[in-house]
Amino acid sequence: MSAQILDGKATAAAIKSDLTVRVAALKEKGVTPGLGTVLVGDDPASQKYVAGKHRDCAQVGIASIQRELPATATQEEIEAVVRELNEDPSCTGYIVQLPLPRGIDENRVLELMDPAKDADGLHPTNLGRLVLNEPAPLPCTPNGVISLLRAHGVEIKGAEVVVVGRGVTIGRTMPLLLTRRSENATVTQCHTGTRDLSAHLRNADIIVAAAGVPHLIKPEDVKPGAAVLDVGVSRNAEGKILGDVHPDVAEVAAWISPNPGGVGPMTRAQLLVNVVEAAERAAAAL
Ligand SMILES: Nc1nc2c(c(=O)[nH]1)N[C@@H](CN(C=O)c1ccc(C(=O)N[C@@H](CCC(=O)O)C(=O)O)cc1)CN2
Repeated sequence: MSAQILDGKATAAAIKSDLTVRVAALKEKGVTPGLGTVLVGDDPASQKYVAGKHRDCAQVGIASIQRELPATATQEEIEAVVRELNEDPSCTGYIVQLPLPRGIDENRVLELMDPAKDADGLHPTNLGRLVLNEPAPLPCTPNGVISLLRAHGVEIKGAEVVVVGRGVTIGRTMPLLLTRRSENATVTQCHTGTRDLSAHLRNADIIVAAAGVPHLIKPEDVKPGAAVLDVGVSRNAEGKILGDVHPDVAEVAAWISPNPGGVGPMTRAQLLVNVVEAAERAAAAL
């Protein structure tokens, strides 16, 4: 058996095609959505992700606002850019690309953002709204995982889902999205303190692997017929991506997301969804 592909590139392309129509409608009403990005330092992966976000913006007609600071930027300098984007009327929503350089208090930067312009759904107010089941921009990677499963008809309702990892961009919020009534999954969150990871994995209908440990998930850990989403990104000496999922898992799973080409493009597409939804709210208030 070889798993079917959860094709993030194709699914993201379909989402972007829908957004192109919505952006055109907004422009007719005199509203041009604008995505801002704050990139600090010269991490090649972060540079690539931010460049991808602006390429996507160009494709759907969203304006791009790019702010770049050197790796030596101080907390105050970064916060000044955040304040500037909070005030900039051309910026509908923005993100601060994570991680920030060592020594910078990431939480303080995120808390300074205007929650109404938080395109990542990572501001404490928006995370609180998510917990309270109130409308909020949803964190992009977890929302991308759910869209990818839905687009391929993978049953989430009632599924036993194991999320591996507890980082802020996915692990922390993935269970919150999966346990909403609209998804109704049962979730087990595993992390470095989990005693017997394999035992949990073998019971899972869906595995979301976001540990950042190359090839952590082995074929013998996976229940035949499971859906496996590879979100982890490590790189070898040549810069090639190594996911959290061993390639041989494809022989056991029914569904697998490639990496690259799976959850990454979905993360970017969901970011644009958050920006367009914020612009639609603004247009409705005109
Ligand atoms: N502010 C944020 N920072 C980070 C987030 C986030 O959601 N918000 N998530 C990750 C990185 N990330 C988004 O910024 C991201 C990761 C991967 C991709 C992507 O398109 N990947 C491509 C491969 C690109 C490559 O070759 O390296 C793919 O999977 O096909 C986009 C965005 C951490 N930071």
